[in-house]
Amino acid sequence: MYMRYFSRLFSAMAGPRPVVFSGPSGAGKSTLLKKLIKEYDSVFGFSVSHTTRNPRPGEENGKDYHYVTREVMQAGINNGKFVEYAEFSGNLYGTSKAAVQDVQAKNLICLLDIDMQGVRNIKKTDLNPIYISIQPPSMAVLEKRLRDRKTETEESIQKRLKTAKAEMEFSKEPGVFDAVIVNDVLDDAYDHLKKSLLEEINKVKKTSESS
Ligand SMILES: Nc1ncnc2c1ncn2[C@@H]1O[C@H](COP(=O)(O)OP(=O)(O)OP(=O)(O)O)[C@@H](O)[C@H]1O
Ligand SMILES: Nc1nc2c(ncn2[C@@H]2O[C@H](COP(=O)(O)O)[C@@H](O)[C@H]2O)c(=O)[nH]1
Repeated sequence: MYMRYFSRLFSAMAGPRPVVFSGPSGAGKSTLLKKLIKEYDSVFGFSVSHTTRNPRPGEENGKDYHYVTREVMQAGINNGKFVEYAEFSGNLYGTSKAAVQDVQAKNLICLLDIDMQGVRNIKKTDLNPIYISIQPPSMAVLEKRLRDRKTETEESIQKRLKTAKAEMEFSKEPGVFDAVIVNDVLDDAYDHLKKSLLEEINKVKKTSESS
């Protein structure tokens, strides 16, 4: 009982509650998350994950992801460096403890972009985030967005669409997500997102004003 009390106290001291974004690949998680950081750069910080996938054109090492080999990633996993990790579409992805701590040390709300396996695993930790599911309006729209993004091979698109069905079902499980946002019209989805996080945004703003 005392252990649980102290670990909760410690996570409260570590800074504001993180926010987990999850949902099918192509639903618009990064798009919404980047808008949030752009509008509130003194409130939110991004948890930079590690991945074994190759960078896409325009992506930057250390900003979008830490791009590593499977050997390096596996060694980090074995050494307990990750809060969570998962295999997704043939590659490893993971949130390092350092990635979360870097953001929390700045007293910012830490934003995590993770798949449904990551959500299940984060739920076993003391992180205590707010869980937001970003969903596409339909499978057809999702497929179009993935194709139009022009970042995936046909094989990768097929793998992502197959996983998307499970991610869409997962969002309907009671009690998993604090908010489920359908990203149809971007501005509407963004407004919904901001409303869902308003209380936390105001808390951080108040803290930074008084310090
Ligand atoms: N509301 C929207 N309307 C139209 N296009 C959108 C909308 N939201 C995002 N997009 C576009 O859809 C594509 C997928 O969005 P994004 O990359 O943000 O998805 P994601 O969920 O982060 O995907 P992944 O999990 O693969 O990283 C992008 O090209 C983006 O510009
Ligand atoms: N469990 C984790 N999932 C992650 C992490 N970082 C990203 N992701 C998820 O992977 C897919 C694919 O991402 P992409 O950039 O290759 O399109 C997407 O659903 C992300 O949410 C992580 O650290 N852990």
